[in-house]
Amino acid sequence: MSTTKNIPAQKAGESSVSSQNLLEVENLEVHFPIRQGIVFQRQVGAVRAVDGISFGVKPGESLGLVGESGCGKSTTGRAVTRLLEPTGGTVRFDGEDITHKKVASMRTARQNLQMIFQDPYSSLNPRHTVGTIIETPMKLNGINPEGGHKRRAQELLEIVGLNPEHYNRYPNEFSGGQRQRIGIARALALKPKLIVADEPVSALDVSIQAQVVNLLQDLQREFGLAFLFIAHDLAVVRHFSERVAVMYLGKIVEIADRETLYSRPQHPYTHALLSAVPEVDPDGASNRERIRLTGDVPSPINPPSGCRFRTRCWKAQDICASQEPPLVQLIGSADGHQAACHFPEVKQVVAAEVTPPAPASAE
Ligand SMILES: Nc1ncnc2c1ncn2[C@@H]1O[C@H](COP(=O)(O)OP(=O)(O)OP(=O)(O)O)[C@@H](O)[C@H]1O
Repeated sequence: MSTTKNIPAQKAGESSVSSQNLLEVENLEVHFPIRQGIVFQRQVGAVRAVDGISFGVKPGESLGLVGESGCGKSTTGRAVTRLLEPTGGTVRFDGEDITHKKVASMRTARQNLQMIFQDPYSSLNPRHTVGTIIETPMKLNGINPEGGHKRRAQELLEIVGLNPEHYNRYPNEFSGGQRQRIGIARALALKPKLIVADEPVSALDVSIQAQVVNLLQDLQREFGLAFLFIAHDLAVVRHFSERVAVMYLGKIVEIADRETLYSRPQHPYTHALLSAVPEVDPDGASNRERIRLTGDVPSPINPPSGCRFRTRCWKAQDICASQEPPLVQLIGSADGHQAACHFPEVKQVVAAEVTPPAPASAE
């Protein structure tokens, strides 16, 4: 029997969306049309990359968005920052509905909502100096800092742990970690309130990842920045984000504060993901049963009926194929802990201790 609380008026993710949020996303959809035909380019289907998700991010908070490759994390990040046009739903930032705003008419939101990209090699223009890269957003947005653009760019280089003397150098003169710092300096140039960080460390060497995560954490504390932190690595998200949302095939299947999610996950998919996180146990013993998911993630063009995870779920029953489980708070669960499952997990798992990355100096 399903243990979901009977909250009829509650929409998916509703309790995560409140008026105190800096970013509010409701029923967001991004469908990429599939066209056929040389002349008429008829639409014959759609990739339902993001298919009705809701969440909120409060000022100064970091919300982690995790899930396997292809589940729609990057598309969510791009739709939120308006690099992509949403197909449905709403995106509100700082009280303003920016869902379908033209870039030119959302200057304030653009300044306050910045993005850091995964690939520090392709996200910086190789023909521009570091100084130009950092100054350009300020100039485009008519920001004239005290002391001039150059001084501010050099200050920003220092803030992200780079040598201000490197102002005239080109991206190819920097390592991956240093380039990611340049991308972070560029994002900070407009003094944003929220940064969407799309896999900001996954392209970096493991030894460098901790340095960049620590830098982002310092910046979050110092400037009160909010983050939507997209990653497939649950250990990194646990270290960085106070709340975590788990995505599967275009849907959020579970959302909770990090302690709850990592110690008492309710969705079988979250369980499976967590079971793959290596434990650091003083005895060297593993308390966690490894769950191996079988089969591939189904196609987002034609997702399974009902619960999308049912084709890989060891608990699936008939109802899972006929009824989509709503994302709701379950009986006895912590406030704000929501899961979309007809047969949620109840047992507590021994949470993996993830050692915080050691403080490290810039490369
Ligand atoms: N422009 C596009 N046109 C068609 N399909 C797309 C487009 N961009 C993304 N997709 C598809 O949408 C789905 C979600 O992709 P997305 O990149 O958001 O996933 P992700 O969770 O960020 O994965 P990854 O970590 O591998 O980047 C995938 O099936 C992807 O192939």
